[in-house]
Amino acid sequence: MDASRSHRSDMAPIKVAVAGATGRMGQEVVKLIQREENLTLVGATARSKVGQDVGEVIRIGRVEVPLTDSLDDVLAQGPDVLVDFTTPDLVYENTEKAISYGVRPVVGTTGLTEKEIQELDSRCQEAGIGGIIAPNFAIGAVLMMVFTAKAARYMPHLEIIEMHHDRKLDAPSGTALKTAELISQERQELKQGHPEEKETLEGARGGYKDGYRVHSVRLPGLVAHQEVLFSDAGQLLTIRHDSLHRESFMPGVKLAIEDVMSRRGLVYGLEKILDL
Ligand SMILES: NC(=O)C1=CN([C@@H]2O[C@H](COP(=O)(O)OP(=O)(O)OC[C@H]3O[C@@H](n4cnc5c(N)ncnc54)[C@H](OP(=O)(O)O)[C@@H]3O)[C@@H](O)[C@H]2O)C=CC1
Ligand SMILES: O=C(O)C1=N[C@H](C(=O)O)C[C@H](O)C1
Repeated sequence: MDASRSHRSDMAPIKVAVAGATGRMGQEVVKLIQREENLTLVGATARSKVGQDVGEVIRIGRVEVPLTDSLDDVLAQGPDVLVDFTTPDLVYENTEKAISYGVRPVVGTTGLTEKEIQELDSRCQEAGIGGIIAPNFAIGAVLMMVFTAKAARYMPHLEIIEMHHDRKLDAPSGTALKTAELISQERQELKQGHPEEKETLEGARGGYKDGYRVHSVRLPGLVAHQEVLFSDAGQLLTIRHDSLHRESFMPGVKLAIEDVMSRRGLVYGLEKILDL
């Protein structure tokens, strides 16, 4: 990363708002903001929580979080950055709204289409602010994707297998889609498998992308895992990443919050702000 882009420690703390603060990821982000001296929490949204009404102050870890279901109320408080970990059907509207308030979006929520990402980039450019959408903030996962793209150049026969917890709403994962995008930039389209192959159980061969297959596994107890299998005559290469805890995403979230403070326009993927 360009050092001149990073937020200096002698500057005022970055004011951060969190959309989806009661969620699995939102709670980790609140804890991150609490432990980092250069970040301060100015507001948080959620839908509701059993036994805790929206509009009240709730406790996440050691932090008291004033919670509302109105993103406008939070954005009107003038945060520098909105971190969004909500749901695929909310994320576009939330991000668009943040930009309209001049608040820099840091988006982890998956489900945005290529067209929506382009539109949000134009909106950031017009507003003269920075933003980032990253389908995976774990540095190890970003390396896994970048290494995968490199390997695909030399070993184009591959399949992606992503594995997540069973509360996940979208399949395939945002990480698998981003991996596929990076692979497609490096690998010529190639038909894999037998041309007369037939599925006798629908879905058995997974989803189809540029000639290869993407498989999604959902099981309780998993967090976020992906392996990419490559093969060539007589050899198999496996590139795998495991997030064992959601803390794994936090160094990347912090980096993104600091990065958007001095960027103009929106980037898609944490690899764009890492010096790889
Ligand atoms: N980029 C990355 O590195 C990562 C991305 N993700 C992605 O982040 C997203 C969130 O994941 P996760 O934290 O597991 O999800 P959760 O379901 O645990 O959290 C979702 C949050 O959104 C809130 N929410 C849901 N519906 C509404 C609504 N209608 N209005 C306002 N708030 C709402 C929930 O509030 P309430 O509690 O009140 O229901 C909750 O705070 C997913 O898209 C996931 O794929 C996940 C991990 C890493
Ligand atoms: O829902 C999740 O949990 C995750 N979502 C992201 C994705 O769809 O790739 C990132 C990570 O895999 C965890």
